[in-house]
Amino acid sequence: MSLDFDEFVLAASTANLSEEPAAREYADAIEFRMDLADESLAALEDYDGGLPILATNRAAWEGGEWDGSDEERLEILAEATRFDAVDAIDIELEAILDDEIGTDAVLETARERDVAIVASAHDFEGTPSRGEMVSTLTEAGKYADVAKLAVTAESKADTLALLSATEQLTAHGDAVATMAMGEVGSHTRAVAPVYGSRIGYAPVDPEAATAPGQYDLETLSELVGTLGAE
Ligand SMILES: O=C1C[C@@](O)(C(=O)O)C[C@@H](O)[C@@H]1O
Repeated sequence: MSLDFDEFVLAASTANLSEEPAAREYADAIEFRMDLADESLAALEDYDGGLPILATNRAAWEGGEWDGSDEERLEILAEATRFDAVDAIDIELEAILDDEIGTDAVLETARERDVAIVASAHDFEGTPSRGEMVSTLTEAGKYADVAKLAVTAESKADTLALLSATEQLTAHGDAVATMAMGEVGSHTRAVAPVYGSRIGYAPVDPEAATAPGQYDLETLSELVGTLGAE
């Protein structure tokens, strides 16, 4: 697998894999938002780009646009792992912890195919306490190669709490990816990598942001390049 997340990965988020050439100059990977794409498996079949893919098929209940069953959603994600270009998949921690959803099969398929797993949690309402963020990331890390948490910052104190949790877990040797959504949190996308965050997300097309407060790809690449990543 070429995406092992030992170092910071800048992922260009898109629903359209034909944008890969525009991303290549700045990104390390493509985050393919399958939930936002039409015929996502056919698009993977046709993909001939050079950047490795992190496949995400985000449920509507976690801020995405997949509004069918979780069973089908995870089946499609598992199918995505058979493409050589797919080096990583993103699975919601909440799905992993929900016995009724059942993520064992997709997790096992990914492992068998040497595809990395990102276990993610999102808070679109606010920022949990520092302790809660540390627990969520620690829990996510039990199932995944990278534990990811995106929160919504409403104050500078929220952003500091997120960065502090990031620093603590990184110092402990855990692989985490963190970011604060929203305007107040934007700068964390550039700064969190300094504290160890392993993944940054930015849209190739600034008009097609996949989360509030994202920088465009070129800007985030320059900012992280200037500030440096762990
Ligand atoms: O979960 C994440 C992080 C994200 O929400 C962000 O805030 O950059 C963007 C999403 O595309 C990705 O799946």
